[in-house]
Amino acid sequence: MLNKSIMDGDNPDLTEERMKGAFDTDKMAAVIYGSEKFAIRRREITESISRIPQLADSKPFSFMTREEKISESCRKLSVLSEHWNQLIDTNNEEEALHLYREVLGLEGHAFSLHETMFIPSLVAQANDEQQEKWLGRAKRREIIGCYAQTEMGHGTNLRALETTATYYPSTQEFILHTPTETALKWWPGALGKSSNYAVVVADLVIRDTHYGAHPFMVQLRDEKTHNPLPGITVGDIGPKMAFNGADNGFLGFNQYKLPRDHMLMRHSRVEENGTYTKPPHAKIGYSSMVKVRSRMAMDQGLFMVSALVIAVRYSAVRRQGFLDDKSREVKVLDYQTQQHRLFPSIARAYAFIFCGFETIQLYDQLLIDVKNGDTSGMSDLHALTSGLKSVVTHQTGEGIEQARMACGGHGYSMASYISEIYGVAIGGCTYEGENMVMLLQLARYLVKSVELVKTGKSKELGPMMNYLAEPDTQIDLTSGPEAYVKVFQHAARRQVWKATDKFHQLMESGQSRDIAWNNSAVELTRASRLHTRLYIMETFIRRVSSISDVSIKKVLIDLVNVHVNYEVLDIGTYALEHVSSTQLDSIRSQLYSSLDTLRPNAVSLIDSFQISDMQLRSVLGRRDGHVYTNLFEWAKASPLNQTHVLPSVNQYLKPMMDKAKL
Ligand SMILES: CCCCCCC/C=C/C(=O)SCCNC(=O)CCNC(=O)[C@H](O)C(C)(C)COP(=O)(O)OP(=O)(O)OC[C@H]1O[C@@H](n2cnc3c(N)ncnc32)[C@H](O)[C@@H]1OP(=O)(O)O
Ligand SMILES: Cc1cc2nc3c(=O)[nH]c(=O)nc-3n(C[C@H](O)[C@H](O)[C@H](O)COP(=O)(O)OP(=O)(O)OC[C@H]3O[C@@H](n4cnc5c(N)ncnc54)[C@H](O)[C@@H]3O)c2cc1C
Repeated sequence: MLNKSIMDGDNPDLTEERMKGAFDTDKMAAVIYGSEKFAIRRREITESISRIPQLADSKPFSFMTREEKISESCRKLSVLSEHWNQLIDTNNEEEALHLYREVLGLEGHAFSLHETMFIPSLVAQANDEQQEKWLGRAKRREIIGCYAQTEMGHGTNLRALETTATYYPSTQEFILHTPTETALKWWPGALGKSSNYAVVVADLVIRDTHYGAHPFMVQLRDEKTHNPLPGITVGDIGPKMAFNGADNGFLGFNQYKLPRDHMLMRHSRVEENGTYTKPPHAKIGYSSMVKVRSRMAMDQGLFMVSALVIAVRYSAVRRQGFLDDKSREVKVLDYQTQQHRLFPSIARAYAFIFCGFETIQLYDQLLIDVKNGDTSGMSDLHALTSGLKSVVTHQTGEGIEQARMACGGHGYSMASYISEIYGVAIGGCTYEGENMVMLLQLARYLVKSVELVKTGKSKELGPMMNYLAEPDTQIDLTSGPEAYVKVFQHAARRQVWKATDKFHQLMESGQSRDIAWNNSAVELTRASRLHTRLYIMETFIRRVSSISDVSIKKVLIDLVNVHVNYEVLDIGTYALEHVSSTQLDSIRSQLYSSLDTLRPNAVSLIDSFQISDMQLRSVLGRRDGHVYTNLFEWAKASPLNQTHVLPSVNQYLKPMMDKAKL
């Protein structure tokens, strides 16, 4: 049996799909998750969790209030703490993240920021003595931490953060202070109620000189009572579009004293007498953001996959309308429009995950380089991850919304859980730098690259930038996926140069640099998107070419074909400057035939992600495919259905109707 999800008693329509799969889903999982070893570990962890009954949801998540969600995740975390060492290798970040996803889902929990930003900040920003003091405690979860940077009045513009950390040599202390309402920290995840420590980013002030944003290790709450310490105002910012299992918080300081050695001092230092040593790179303090951005292609790919698992399985079970055979309605997955709605997103999800592996490795390497004093890779990775987080979050949002619509009415029900996945995923368009702003960060790098080419310094171009110096060439679309890469290279190159020229011309016409930049910004963001999409396509093709297993490679080539045809058509207005409309017509035909080719493997392609029902939290997308029975059972569990007559009916509706009868 090639599809390892097949089980007796499942919906026969889904079993039929799984039987059609032409490749081994365990082998595909090994490709998706980077190694056979990790794919096996994932399954083992999932299996071990299923043997701990206290880790099961106490009731369907969609029927819980916010308070119940937070309490439920804390309950499960306390159960997990009893089993931690048996379940995972605690030093393995990927195993820990898998465990969290399985047990706690995606709506956030007390440790969300502890693992993703608090510990990484200590790893990257604390010096050896500070790590000695705090890192072990954090890793053992003796303390819970978060990352408090954004303020009510400023998130994007870090240079305008208002919270101050003023150093006094006489006491060898910093005084943390929130001078205005807008300076309140606002948004940090797990700050509101859970964390007792935070890495706080504040403007360092020494003898009236402002040195800008620096990270500080700050205790917020008493370790015994969990009450806020004197001088600290902290609480929850209220319900959000999604992520309501997380207590995003606010935080204010009233002349709060902090010992000198609580400034994280791996890269910049303040001596006892107040002498300041600047870091080897001005933006090295921003590394925690780069760390999260480097994970986002992977995380977003997995969000999109969750929605696609639901939509593809459901589409294989849902029958509506007729094609050839008028005796039985067809699976909606057989409609070309349905395939066009879902399959390009499957391709993007695979591509994002492959990119994610690359950027995670690049960050890990950068961390080693920086530790050894080499900061030269920082700009390249900042540019790459800024563009990538922006493109993947936007496209993931689009893909999830298509998946929801692909499930018709049931997609709109919380039973599908897709709206929750959507809400969580599109948070990524905003957090870790609003997408437009981050596209403009990449654009700065692209403009500088064109300037290098213009001044004859092409040899100094960073990775992935050589195409900017190359001339346009004839594109032979019959030569395979590489031809589509060429189309993207042509389109990205032209747009990057065009936007740069516009920026330069506006400056030459007398506009200041900032005004000229703003007046070129839409064109610049377009350049960044094209450049990033080129990177995604190249990475996808490169990864697939490296695969040796024949059956896996074959289906992934089918997926690449869907991807390249769809992507080129999607940038049709740019592509038309490099290929003819007749060529675009032929790409369109190839896209339709590639959808057709992929169709038999669609269910196996999404099953390969091996996302458990527990993690998926979707009634519609369950592995067994018994959609209608599961849906009815779920609706019956609604709190509204626990009585025949609601108190509000007796109190308001009945008296109103009775009155109308008089
Ligand atoms: C799975 C679910 C988990 C959910 C977790 C969600 C957790 C969310 C957490 C958060 O959101 S934390 C808060 C995140 N906040 C941000 O991302 C803020 C975004 N803003 C910025 O990063 C910066 O303000 C800015 C936009 C980069 C601008 O910074 P700044 O004003 O200091 O820069 P400039 O002086 O304009 O200089 C730009 C210059 O600096 C280079 N640069 C910027 N950042 C970096 C970096 N990280 N590494 C290397 N270089 C950097 C940039 O390339 C420019 O270079 P030049 O063009 O001048 O050479
Ligand atoms: C779910 C979630 C979790 C979060 N978790 C954390 C956390 O753990 N810790 C933390 O510190 N923060 C956190 N944040 C805050 C987040 O990092 C910020 O909201 C984000 O960086 C955007 O900043 P902003 O809110 O100031 O947006 P703004 O910058 O005010 O954006 C508003 C608009 O202005 C535009 N804009 C702003 N500046 C420019 C510019 N220079 N050029 C062009 N356009 C511009 C933007 O594109 C956007 O359209 C979280 C946010 C969310 C939604």
